Amino acid sequence: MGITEKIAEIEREIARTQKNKATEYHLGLLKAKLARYRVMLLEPTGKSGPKGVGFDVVRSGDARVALIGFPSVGKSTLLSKTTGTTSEAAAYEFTTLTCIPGKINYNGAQIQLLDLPGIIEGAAQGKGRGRQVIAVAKTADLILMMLDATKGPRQRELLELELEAVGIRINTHRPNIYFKVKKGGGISFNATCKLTWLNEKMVYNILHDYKIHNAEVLVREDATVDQFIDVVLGTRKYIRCLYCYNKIDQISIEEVDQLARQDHTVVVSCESDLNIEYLVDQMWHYLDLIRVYTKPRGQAPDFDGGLILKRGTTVEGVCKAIHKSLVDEFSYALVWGTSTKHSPQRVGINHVIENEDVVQIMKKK
Ligand SMILES: Nc1nc2c(ncn2[C@@H]2O[C@H](COP(=O)(O)OP(=O)(O)OP(=O)(O)O)[C@@H](O)[C@H]2O)c(=O)[nH]1
Ligand SMILES: [K+]
Ligand SMILES: [Mg+2]
Repeated sequence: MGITEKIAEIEREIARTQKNKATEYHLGLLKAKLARYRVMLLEPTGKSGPKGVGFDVVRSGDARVALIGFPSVGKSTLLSKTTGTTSEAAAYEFTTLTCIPGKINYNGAQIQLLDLPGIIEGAAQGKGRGRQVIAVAKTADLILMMLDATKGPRQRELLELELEAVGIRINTHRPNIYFKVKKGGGISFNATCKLTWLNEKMVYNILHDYKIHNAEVLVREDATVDQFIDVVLGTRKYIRCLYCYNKIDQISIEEVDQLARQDHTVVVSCESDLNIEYLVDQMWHYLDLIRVYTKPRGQAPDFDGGLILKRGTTVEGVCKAIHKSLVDEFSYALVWGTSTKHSPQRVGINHVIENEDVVQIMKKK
């Protein structure tokens, strides 16, 4: 039996198994097996997997956004509209066959927007160019899921399932579970809160299925079985996702209003040029970037330039953004701005900086 059939079989078994106290451990095991097979499917061990010609686009700019959607929803039309690059758009499906990068300049940042082929149901199993498209999506800082406003909610559900199946977790955080494989000592299981779904036996069963017999597990939130499996696999990608409904020129105002009220959602019409600026603005917000100004010793801060960095970046990240070798030469930094109590404040390399901070790096003598 091939892996795809095994996956299908487990999915069928999960679907027909009633969820109750008596079956919860069995279901937990099935989920662990399913996750394991899916990983095998995505990372073929041989060299026979799809090569992905035209998909290895060099990363450039301050952040990367991947356009994911079914064929002919308007992905290429959006790329041509928002970047200086033209990507062929047409009324037939699969017009785009490779990854086409464009560049958006916004708020002084350069955002790399990637146009991709449309994906179809079963993409995670390798249908169409699904695997290559998904591999690119995993490298993105933000997924822009493009949807056709004239079609129903099913398209969005299907795409979410495809992303889920390949280990992408959208608009959620990494579960707060400490997990470490050990050389000996068996499995130690502890929790800092009341647990609804996990317990020692469940965790032991799942780890056993993964042939892990020595590990430390500390659960710090009321996590589900699926979340625990995510942590054990350790390869999940947590990426933010913005839903973009295109072609609103084709539906009524009432329908537009309803779509626009959904979470993480922007409605646009690429062809009629409706709401495109707002979409770019939302992309910027979802990327969660900050600007930091550097100040050379004895000079004014560089308010015209500055660095674009991810929120949560430390002084170490600032050093790396300036020059690789600066981390080794680092002595301390002076910081002016909202991340410090007084300005300037002397900080170490692990200090987390904030938007609009001014940073002066002092090298070792
Ligand atoms: N009515 C309407 N049509 C649009 C809009 N945006 C794009 N289209 C049309 O939708 C069709 C598909 O557009 P593409 O940009 O090629 O779509 P795609 O998602 O890149 O398609 P593939 O590359 O084949 O996956 C084209 O005929 C576009 O002219 C829009 O806002 N409104
Ligand atoms: K098309
Ligand atoms: Mg296209």
